[in-house]
Amino acid sequence: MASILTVAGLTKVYASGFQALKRVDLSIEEGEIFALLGPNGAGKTTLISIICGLVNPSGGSVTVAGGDIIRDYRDTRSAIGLVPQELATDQFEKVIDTVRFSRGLFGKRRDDALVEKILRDLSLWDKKDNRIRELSGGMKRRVMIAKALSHEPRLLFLDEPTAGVDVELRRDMWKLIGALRQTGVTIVLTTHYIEEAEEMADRVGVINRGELLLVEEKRALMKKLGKKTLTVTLAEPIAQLPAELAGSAVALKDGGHAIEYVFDTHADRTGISGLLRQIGDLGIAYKDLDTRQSSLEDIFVSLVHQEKAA
Ligand SMILES: Nc1ncnc2c1ncn2[C@@H]1O[C@H](COP(=O)(O)OP(=O)(O)OP(=O)(O)O)[C@@H](O)[C@H]1O
Repeated sequence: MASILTVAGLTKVYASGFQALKRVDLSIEEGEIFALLGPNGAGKTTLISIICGLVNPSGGSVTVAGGDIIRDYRDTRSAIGLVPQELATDQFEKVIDTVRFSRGLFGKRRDDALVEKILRDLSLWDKKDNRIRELSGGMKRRVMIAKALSHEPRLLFLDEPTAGVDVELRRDMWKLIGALRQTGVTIVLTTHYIEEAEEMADRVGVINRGELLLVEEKRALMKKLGKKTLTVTLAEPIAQLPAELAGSAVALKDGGHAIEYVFDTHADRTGISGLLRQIGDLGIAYKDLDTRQSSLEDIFVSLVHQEKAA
């Protein structure tokens, strides 16, 4: 497959002296859904903003649909649709007008059939004459997508499409993004949510503190990320972890009040029953058990740790 986006050695140092991107290399294939995962402040918006020509890069290059984003700005920008995090539209405008207007901004001639198709695909057709401010939050987000699609971009950026959205709407949004892909548009979305990447993406990139830590096929990454932590809260604290339990996945926590065990949710045997049996055999009493999914933060910590160790 051909690349629709190539980012090479991209660096950004803001006027404040803060380095938001550190030599980022990334290639996006035409037709894929790529999820960029990262915590707050990782540099996701900065990266998208540079690609869309909203922020100047400090070094490196970006090519979109074969053109350089600085030299061929008009062509590359019109190949891109951007759905920002924030609602950026006139609240008093009618849905259909704001979508037509967005298309006009790219110098494209009016195309009522296309606008109708976009609004129908996004289940907004019956709201076409409503003013934006009369819509629900989920509908407003869909209007932002309609605007971004109005000039027929080949590459669509969705900056945190489901931030602050309830579970049901999130699922609707995932369905919608899946349907958009069927139309042939390449999609890059940023997210804090692992489930979102898991549900949608073909490939996932993890960014932290301006560094792209890895880019991988989703399946391979999910295997790595599919970890849970079991916390065994002890009835009485212990001074140290008995040698019988010592292993990379077991640790004494909370001043000796808890034993933590990290296990692979995809493995046939998690090792939990064996661990609990061992704890029982050692005469250690426990009063509570709790499991939690590894958070994105845990994953970053372990990724950064691996990076440093390598
Ligand atoms: N104009 C600016 N001047 C100085 N620093 C900035 C500017 N814009 C962003 N930053 C800093 O660059 C870093 C990356 O910000 P960015 O918005 O790209 O992160 P993000 O990954 O999109 O985060 P979030 O998930 O919170 O949206 C942050 O530390 C931010 O404070």
